[in-house]
Amino acid sequence: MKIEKVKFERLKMPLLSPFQTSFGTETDREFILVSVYGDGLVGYAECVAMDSPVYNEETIDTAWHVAEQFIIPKVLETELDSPEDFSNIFSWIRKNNMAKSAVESAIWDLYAKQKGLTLSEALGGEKEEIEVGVSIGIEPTVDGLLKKVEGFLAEGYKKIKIKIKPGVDVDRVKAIREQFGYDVPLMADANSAYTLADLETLKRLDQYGLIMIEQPLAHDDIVDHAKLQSELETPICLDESIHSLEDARKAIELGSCKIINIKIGRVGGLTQAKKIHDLCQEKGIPVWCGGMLESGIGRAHNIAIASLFNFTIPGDTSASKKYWAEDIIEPEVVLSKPGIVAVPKEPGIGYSLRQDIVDKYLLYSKVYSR
Ligand SMILES: O=C(O)CCC(=O)C1=CC=C[C@@H](O)[C@@H]1C(=O)O
Ligand SMILES: [Mg+2]
Repeated sequence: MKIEKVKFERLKMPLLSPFQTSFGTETDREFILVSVYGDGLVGYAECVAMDSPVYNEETIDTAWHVAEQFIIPKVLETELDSPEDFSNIFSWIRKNNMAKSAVESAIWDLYAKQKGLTLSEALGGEKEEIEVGVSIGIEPTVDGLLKKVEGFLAEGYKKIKIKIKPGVDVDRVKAIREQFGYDVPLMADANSAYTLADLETLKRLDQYGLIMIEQPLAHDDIVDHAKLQSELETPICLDESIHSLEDARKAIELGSCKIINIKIGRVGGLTQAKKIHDLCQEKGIPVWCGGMLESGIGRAHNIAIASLFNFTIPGDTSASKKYWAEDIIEPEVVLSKPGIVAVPKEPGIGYSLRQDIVDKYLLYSKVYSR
């Protein structure tokens, strides 16, 4: 594969409503739209780094810098046999996974298009449709949260994820169970807001039949999570702690989690995401595809990876309209049936880019060529 040109476009899109987690509130999403050109085709991906290093060590600026200085020049001068080559070539770059993932995923899209495959097929996906869930940020009031849950259940979403933090946890889960019962697949994401000192609070969550508690403890921990998992009935799911295949192997061996949330950007791209998926399948650990408030481009990649066999839990892959008044893809991501998103049948990510809408939210761009 010869990459003739790479384009980075920095966009800023307003979220339809603020999204609050234990580490802050997002009112808009800045991200890098990556386009890679070869043989008259274009591959697209999205860099999901945030504008401050609150989720991981990266930011949009660090990702752009690492890609510009160390990734793009090499990609433009190298003949790749396949997208899998990318991981080997750039394994020397420590962390900076979202920078690596943004270029690698775009190369995967280009590769699939050049082969006339859907991205799902190129990755070994098996599903023609995926069950999807929805992630709800921390709402100011319990009533506001219950109204949102009611609306998403009415749309048929197959998993409800709520954000929790100390003081905004048990009451929220209890209220949802009291109003909607115990059949609703409900989970809580703490984004590392707790420590082992909060054990009693976390144990109180055990009585509400959550399908998992996501990332309760430190973002870089697997030891204390193993101690916590031995105290809880509820499965722990790791998100921020899992940056690589090795992290996943160690967390599974230690018993730090019973479920893993795979995010393509967090683990360095689609090749690594697939390897973690395969390891988890071998070890009997179910996985699901997390979200990073992506535009339709990132969302399209999430749909493709979630079509792999062991993505058995609905991911945070909601329809475009949950976040965007208008998305930068055509068609937008929609629910083909209640709680279901169809895996596109067109080559690559299967969605077209709406350059007119990209231009509307464009802050600046740069083209890199041979
Ligand atoms: O993209 C989505 O729909 C889910 C977004 C979401 O829950 C998250 C995005 C980014 C960081 C966190 O806030 C949280 C997560 O940890 O999954
Ligand atoms: Mg999470």
